[in-house]
Amino acid sequence: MQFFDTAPDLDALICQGKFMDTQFDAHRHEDGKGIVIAVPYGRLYYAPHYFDEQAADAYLDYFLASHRDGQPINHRAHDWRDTDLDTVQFTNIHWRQDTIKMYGKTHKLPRISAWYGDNDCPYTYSGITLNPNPWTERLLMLNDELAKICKRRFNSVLLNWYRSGEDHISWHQDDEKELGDNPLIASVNFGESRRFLLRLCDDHAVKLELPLHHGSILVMAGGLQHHWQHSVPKQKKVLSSRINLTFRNIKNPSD
Ligand SMILES: O=C(O)CCC(=O)C(=O)O
Ligand SMILES: [Fe+2]
Repeated sequence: MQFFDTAPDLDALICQGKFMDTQFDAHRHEDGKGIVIAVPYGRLYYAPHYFDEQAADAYLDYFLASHRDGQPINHRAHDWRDTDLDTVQFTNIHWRQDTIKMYGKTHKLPRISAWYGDNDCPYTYSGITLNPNPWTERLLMLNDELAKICKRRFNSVLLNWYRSGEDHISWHQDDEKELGDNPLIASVNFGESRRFLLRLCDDHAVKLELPLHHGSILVMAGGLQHHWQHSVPKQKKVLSSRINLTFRNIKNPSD
C-alpha cells in the first residue's frame, strides 16, 4: 500500500495566514498537530498526520482483521473488489453493505459500513435505519483521543470502508434532525489517502479540497453541515482500502 511517508510541515499548509492557495483564514492549533481553517458559516480542524505510521497501521489492521475458511486474510494484499463479503468473517467489526431505495429500486451503497454507539437509539442515514453495535475498546480509544481536540465525548460513530477507489460517497450534508443544530462531526482516517471535497451549497465555486491521509483527523464544526456539502469522489487509480470513521452525537427523542 502506498502512503505519504513524510509528514508535511504544518506551516506549509498556511500561506500568509490563509489555507494553501485559498481565501480561508488558517492558523496552527495549539496541539501542534493540526490547523484550524475558518470558512463561511463554520470551521475545520485538520491534522493530516495526527497518528504516527505505526499507530495508524495498527488501527487499519484492527478494522480489517478477517479470515475465510479458517485462513487469515492479508487485507493489504487482498483484492476486496471481487470478494463476496458474506464469505468473510471479520474479527472486530460487523461490516455490512447497506442498500438504499431510489425511485422504487434498491441499490447497494458504494461502500461498506458499520454503526457503533452508546445504546440502541436508532439512527436514520441515507434513508436507512441502523441500530448501533456496542463500543469496542479501540473505538473508545479513538473517542478519548478526539476528546482532546473536541473537548467532548461522542455517543456514536459511523464507520465507512472504501474497498478501492471505486467506492465513494456522493455530495451530501450531515444535517439529519437527530444530529441537532450545528453538529460537530469528527472524522478519523486510515489506509489509502482519498480526496475529501467541500463546497458551499449556494455557490459551488466556493470550495475546498483536503486530502485525508493514513492517520489523519478532520473536525467539521459550526454551521458547516447546514451550508456546505461534502463528498469523497471515485479515484480509479486507488486500488486498496480506506477506513473512515465519523464520530457524531445523536440526540435521543427524549433529550
Ligand atoms: O469518508 C469520508 O471521509 C466521509 C464520510 C461521510 O461523509 C459520511 O459518512 O457522512
Ligand atoms: Fe458525511
